[in-house]
Amino acid sequence: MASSLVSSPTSSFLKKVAFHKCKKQVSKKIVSVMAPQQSERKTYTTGSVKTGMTMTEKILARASEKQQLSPGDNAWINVDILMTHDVCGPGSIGIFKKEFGEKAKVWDREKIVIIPDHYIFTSDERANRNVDILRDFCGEQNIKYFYDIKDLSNFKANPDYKGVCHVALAQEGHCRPGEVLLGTDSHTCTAGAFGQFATGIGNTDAGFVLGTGKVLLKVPPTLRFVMDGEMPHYLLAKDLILQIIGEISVAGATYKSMEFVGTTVESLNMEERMTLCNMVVEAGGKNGVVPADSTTFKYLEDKTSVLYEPVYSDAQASFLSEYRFDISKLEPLVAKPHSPDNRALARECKDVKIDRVYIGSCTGGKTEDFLAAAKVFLASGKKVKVPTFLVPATQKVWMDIYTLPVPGSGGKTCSQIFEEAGCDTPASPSCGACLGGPKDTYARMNEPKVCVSTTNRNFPGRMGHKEGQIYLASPYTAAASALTGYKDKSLSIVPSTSQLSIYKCKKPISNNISMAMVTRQSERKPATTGSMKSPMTMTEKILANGAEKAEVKAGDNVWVNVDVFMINDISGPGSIGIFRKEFGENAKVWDREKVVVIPDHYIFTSDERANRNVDILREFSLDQNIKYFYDITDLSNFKANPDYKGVCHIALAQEGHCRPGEILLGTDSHTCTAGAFGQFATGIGNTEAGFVLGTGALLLKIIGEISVAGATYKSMEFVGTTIESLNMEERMTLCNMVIEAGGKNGVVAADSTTFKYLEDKTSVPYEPVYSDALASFHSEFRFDISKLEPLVAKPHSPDNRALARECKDIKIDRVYIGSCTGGKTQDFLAAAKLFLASGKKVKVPTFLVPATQKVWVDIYTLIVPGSGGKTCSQIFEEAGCDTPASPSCAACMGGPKDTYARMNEAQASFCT
Ligand SMILES: CC(C)[C@H](C(=O)O)[C@@H](O)C(=O)O
Repeated sequence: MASSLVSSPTSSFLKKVAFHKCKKQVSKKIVSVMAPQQSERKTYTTGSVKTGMTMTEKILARASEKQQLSPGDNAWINVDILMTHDVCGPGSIGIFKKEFGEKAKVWDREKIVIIPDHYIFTSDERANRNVDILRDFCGEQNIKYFYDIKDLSNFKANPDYKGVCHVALAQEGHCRPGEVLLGTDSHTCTAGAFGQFATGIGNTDAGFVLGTGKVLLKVPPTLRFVMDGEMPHYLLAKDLILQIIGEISVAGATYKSMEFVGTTVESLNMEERMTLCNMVVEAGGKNGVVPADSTTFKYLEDKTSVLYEPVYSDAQASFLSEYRFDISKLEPLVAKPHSPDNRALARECKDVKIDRVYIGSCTGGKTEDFLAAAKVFLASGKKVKVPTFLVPATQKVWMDIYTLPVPGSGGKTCSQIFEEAGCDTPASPSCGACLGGPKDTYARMNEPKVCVSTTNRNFPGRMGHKEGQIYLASPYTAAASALTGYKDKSLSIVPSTSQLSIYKCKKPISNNISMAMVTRQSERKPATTGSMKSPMTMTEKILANGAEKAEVKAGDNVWVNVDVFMINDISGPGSIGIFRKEFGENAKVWDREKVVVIPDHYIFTSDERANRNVDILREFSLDQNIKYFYDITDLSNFKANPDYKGVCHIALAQEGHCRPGEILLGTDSHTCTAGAFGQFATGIGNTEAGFVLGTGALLLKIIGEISVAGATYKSMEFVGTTIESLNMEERMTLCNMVIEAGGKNGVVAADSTTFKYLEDKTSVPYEPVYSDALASFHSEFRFDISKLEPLVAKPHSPDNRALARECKDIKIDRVYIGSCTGGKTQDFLAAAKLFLASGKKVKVPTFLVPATQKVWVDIYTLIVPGSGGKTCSQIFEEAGCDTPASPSCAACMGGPKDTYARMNEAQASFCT
């Protein structure tokens, strides 16, 4: 029977069932421009075929003379180009001399590029001295590419001088597809625009590279950003990267490669691709990369005679995550003070009073950036209302500003248009005030001003004054901001959009960047330690207590004492086997009162191996005199088994084994469910389980930043008024699925709801712990739940999120309500309320599998509120659902062939 659950039935289902109706008008999309994140791709199977690799993996494999490299591998990489500048060059040279000797020669004088660019047009003696050190070194080493500056009073008198290193590297042909380019600057990632591996390194590494041409690198996993759709004429690459950073946060890509693909990316010119890659470091990215194509080859034509060989990601390459964007829906963005991920729509900032505009830097001081700004000024015909500083990145950009005619201007150059608009005269090319610089740096923010800037960072003090406020924006937005009319002496960042045709949005656009995700806070800095004990998160505190230590910090490995240890029929026999092998056939478990044995997975089946597993648990529990063994002996009638519970995670809670502040481990990944009680709860493997059975202790790495998928090896702490309003079972649902994001554990602070739930369930004294106010969190995500709509995760991944109503055309064959996630009493009450409100019959087989005996009993006895005394079971019967089954994990994970409600045919099912 194939019917469409969410189609016409469901639209009407949403309309007619008042109970389920969304109160407010909500945005049409989950994320207006972010298409659903694709599921993590599974690693391509190795075998006789070579494993698929991403571009980054391939470039590094080739540079390390290896056939194959995977994320996490460490490899010695042969470097094609090493770049250094006036800020880090002297330090790197110092290390090179110290390690290789005063007279040592660099590994290859033609592969080192030295570019003074940061603190150039200043009378600061130490800054000038740095350039002298570079000069001495280049002379001594006969470095082929040294872009020197001698006469600081007139940059034009220095034919060798270029300006901002990242732009100069490209213009001088040092960026080539497939190569490895390293630089002592975090924005070295810019060169990824050329389809190469480019990243910033520290002075110590650079000193080593100077001597050897090699570096030891860990291969990063790759995040893939697919950007499709025609780019609206008011957008620039800066908006794309601000969107991405806003979405994934400043830590979102830590030690990851960011690969940019899609039709939008293909349509970008080289400078725009450079903008995209330039800011990957602002998301923590190791490198950014755009596949080389005809645009790349054309750009390179007159720039290099070095042969290069582009590489591309294999079709079977494994990406950590894939993000898809429909760029046609994007609006101009800014990053508000004081973090590059503090994303907002430009027009949301219309009441921000600004004092100045800055167009420059490796991010926004390229020829295309000035052309973009000039187009806005030209279209407006007006004058800027605030000082507008223009700092070309390089001499070439400066020259372009003075010579290239701006399209549609009747032959005017940028410089003419800027003059007519009342901007400051373009300054000498350098990094300028992007990073503050010495006091006399042109356009440095020496007072606390508010600046709209095309640069890359907006941390406090970045452009000079620590109270300055920097709004990062595209050259369009920056120029438009400069023109915006004063209103009560205030200046809005974005002009009334009708003012500038270039800036006008063609289509109606959604109001929100993200519907439910209102902001994503920047990574919090670790609180300073001192004589004080370090502030800790809940998880850290629980583990510190468990390890009998005053404090622990992320990354520490500590032995923790386990409070409760749970095994079930799937992994219990394996764990028992290991325990016996390691501790001896006659060994006793460390504490018979702390081990909880719960058969729950494959119970109501005639499968012999499944039944045998339960027998093993029974023999073991008897032999060890395990206090909490929830046995099932009569498989034909679960009610005849008073000890039997059902799904372990729910049983653990119902039987009072979940207690605030404790450490609960289990041989099941959903053991994290118990985090709902404000405890540390996580799943472990059989080997560790065997060890825990024998010792009650486990070596754990304190949750820290270990990269990989969304929350891999991270603790997920849930707080906020919405969470406080949830009952215990709902909190359990929340914690239950942290493992689906790769989380190590989930945790909800214990409160009166927790204590009340526990009242009649345990007499064990427990001591809740809470995160310190100053605890350091890896990231903080904020949600306005009032804006959320019902969601589903479509096949075949729990992160394949969609609005339920977006699936209205999906034909479904069945519905399944059950499991440790959605088979609790509250889950059945919720379903019953819906059936009750509708009064209709189900259109597809609807299977109900209570998690435990207690849930089963609740279904048959608890009165559904507002039903005039009906139980869930009555309502389910009236709605035509299947009779509630025996409690167990059942078909949640398939199970033996005869498992109730197992999907034995290819069907589409909605499951809880
Ligand atoms: C000076 C240099 C080390 C620094 C960097 O690496 O990023 C600078 O270029 C910056 O933009 O902050």
